[in-house]
Amino acid sequence: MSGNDLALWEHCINQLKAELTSAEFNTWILPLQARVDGSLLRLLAPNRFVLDWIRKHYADRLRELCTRHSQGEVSELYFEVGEFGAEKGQGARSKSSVIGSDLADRRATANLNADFNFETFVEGKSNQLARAASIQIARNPGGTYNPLFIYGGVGLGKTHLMHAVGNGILTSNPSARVVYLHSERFVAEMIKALQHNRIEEFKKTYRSVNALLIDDVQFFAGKERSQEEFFHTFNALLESRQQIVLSSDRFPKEVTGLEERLRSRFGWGLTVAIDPPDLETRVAILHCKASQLGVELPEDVAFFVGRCIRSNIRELEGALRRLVANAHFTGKPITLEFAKQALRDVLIAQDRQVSLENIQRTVADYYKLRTSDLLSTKRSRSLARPRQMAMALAKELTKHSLPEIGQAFGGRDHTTVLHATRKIKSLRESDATIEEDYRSLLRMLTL
Ligand SMILES: Nc1ncnc2c1ncn2[C@@H]1O[C@H](COP(=O)(O)OP(=O)(O)OP(=O)(O)O)[C@@H](O)[C@H]1O
Repeated sequence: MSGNDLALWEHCINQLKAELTSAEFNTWILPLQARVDGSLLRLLAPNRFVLDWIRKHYADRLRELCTRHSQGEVSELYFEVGEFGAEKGQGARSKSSVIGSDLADRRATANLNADFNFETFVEGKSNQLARAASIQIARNPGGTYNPLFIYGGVGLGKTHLMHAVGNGILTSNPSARVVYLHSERFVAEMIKALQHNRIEEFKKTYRSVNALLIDDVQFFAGKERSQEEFFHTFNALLESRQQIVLSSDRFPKEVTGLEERLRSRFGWGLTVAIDPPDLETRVAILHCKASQLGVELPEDVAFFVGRCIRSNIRELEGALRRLVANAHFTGKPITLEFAKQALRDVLIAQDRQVSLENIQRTVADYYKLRTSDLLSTKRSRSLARPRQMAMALAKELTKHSLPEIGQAFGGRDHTTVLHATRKIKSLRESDATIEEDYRSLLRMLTL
């Protein structure tokens, strides 16, 4: 199944979950396995009874959802009794256990949150590679990218993506053994196993999974016994071509307090960064989260909130929840004025974070210049580009107007600032170095 196929089935499941009672959903929809073959959605039911019921009651709705979501590409359904895992010889589950189990149970066992899937993950420049790699892995676990190492600042979607990988693997192969775990929990479980003389069982458990997803591996720092155990688990899984996905707040080589052999292994597969999202992505995420909350967010409010909260999606979400709760409480509509009022303390805190002086200093340091050079009237290219970069960042990261920014950059005109932001925007698309510089600076200023 490709990432799109996964997304298609996830979409159908999520939609039906909203439409059916949980008993109906758990009984009829969850036991199904799906796969897309060309324009055909193949659905496997665990037995004839479920199959007949699905055909009679849900086939039309499923076809409709598929057709709409795939924009007509997948428009036919095919039903049969069976199990994909069994076909591939992977999941030797008996039929009775198939009937008794469902995807929700499997997700719970794997510690996966069903809401963190690829459908609810908004794509942007800042997460494009990480998302693409994750989709690839969900489609082909244990394949080329092993381990996948996702790194990035706090609240930028690492955990969401890891869950999406786990959910994706389970959706296409419900018999896969997937485990998501925070590294601290791995440590705690190992200690408990040691205390209760069950370390052999612990080893066996983790070394027999098909996908192990460990979040925030920087917390392994300084915990030598856990690192040792994890090292062996890691090797065993890699040798048997099972998938490992790791996350951290920094690049593998920069995770301090880890043994060198572990650090270097973390970088063996594919390492991908998630950067702070740009304004457009923040706005798209806000719309996505708002629709999950059943709220329509006016465009000007989405842009306003997106401009205010720049570096952390968890905070962006928090602000949105607060807005929605406030509106609910007071019975008022969510207008721009309302949002300004409701979020005023968040704004004050954010304003304090990135000042124009801070941007100027950071950009000057980055390009090894003096701040006074950025503010001077000198127009050499070696100064003009960093100056434009600083202005563009000032526009992105502060709420100052164009004239105010111009003023702060040696009394320049607002059209100069406008030109700078446009220039940097187009250069970011055509020049990889500028894009890299911009992202690095954004990270430095917002983390
Ligand atoms: N691209 C995205 N689209 C939609 N939601 C997102 C996206 N990125 C992050 N989020 C949301 O932001 C919140 C925080 O994300 P997440 O917990 O995955 O961050 P994290 O990088 O793991 O943070 P931490 O370093 O604190 O563990 C979650 O609710 C997640 O759904």
